[in-house]
Amino acid sequence: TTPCDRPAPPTAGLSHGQYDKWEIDPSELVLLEELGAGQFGVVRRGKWRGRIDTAVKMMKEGTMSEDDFIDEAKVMTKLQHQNLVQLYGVCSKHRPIYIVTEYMRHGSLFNYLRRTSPDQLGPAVLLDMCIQVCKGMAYLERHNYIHRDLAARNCLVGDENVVKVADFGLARYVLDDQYTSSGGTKFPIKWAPPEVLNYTRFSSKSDVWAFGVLMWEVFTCGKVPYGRVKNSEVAEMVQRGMLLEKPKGCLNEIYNVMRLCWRRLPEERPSFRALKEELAVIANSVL
Ligand SMILES: CN1CCN(C(=O)c2ccc(Nc3nc(-c4cccc(NC(=O)c5ccc(C(C)(C)C)cc5)c4)cn4ccnc34)cc2)CC1
Repeated sequence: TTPCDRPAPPTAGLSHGQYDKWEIDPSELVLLEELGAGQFGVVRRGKWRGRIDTAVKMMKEGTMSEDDFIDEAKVMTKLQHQNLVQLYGVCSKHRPIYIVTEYMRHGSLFNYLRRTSPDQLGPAVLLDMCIQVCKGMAYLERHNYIHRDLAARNCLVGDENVVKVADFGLARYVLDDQYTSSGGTKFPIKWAPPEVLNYTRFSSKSDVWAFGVLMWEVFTCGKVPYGRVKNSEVAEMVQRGMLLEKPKGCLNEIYNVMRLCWRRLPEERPSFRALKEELAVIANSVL
């Protein structure tokens, strides 16, 4: 039950007996146009209870460990922050299962950066986008929740350049070992620090490394890190201490923050909490 002093989470009121709070009744969901396809299959826009815009991931069979995910969904629905894409719930009484989240109208940050003209994305806007991602990640860090695949492709854009972090923690349930093992073709090598490349040791500090790469993606308006260099070569370069170059037109103060995120030792990287303060100082002073 929801204590009356706390605003009921969007998933509240679902307990009509046959449904748990994080379970969504598919009869209350109308599926609309396709938004794209990802690691798990098709994603469509949906209307929940006639009025709530949602994004519905329809999980292709065999792509994720469903029971483990459904267990975790309870925890994920409790993670609520203005810079996290809210998980409303799951439809798990049928196959494929649906993951239902809030809808973000402008799609992934990666595509938004590449398709929006540079004059609309001045340094102040770009820095604000990084600060929003940092706030969402600082919330996850406070809740000891590791993302494991933070990148511009896994952040989403709403109206007025609102940016939210999506799919936090979902990587743990992917069954495709091309994605899960660091030697696999789909493993996000270009966002991984040395301790993940060598020992797949994920932590909030490995998310911080990925955040540094996300900042580079933002300030290059959606360039691919290390260009067309193959994943195996990037792993080599990162091990040797080679770092991404300063994006054209990027302030030194901002590039220095990226460098802090790419410290070889995880304990030498700042927390998201510290990064949030650092970025706020830059936003207030130089921009
Ligand atoms: C003017 N433009 C026209 C084109 N356009 C769109 O078509 C467009 C508009 C809105 C979109 N919104 C969303 N799109 C998605 C979406 C769409 C396709 C694929 C995916 N992602 C996935 O399927 C996915 C992501 C990550 C992962 C792992 C576990 C590996 C981390 C696995 C699977 C998400 C999720 N959303 C959650 C909230 N809002 C959205 C997506 C696309 C953007 C606007």
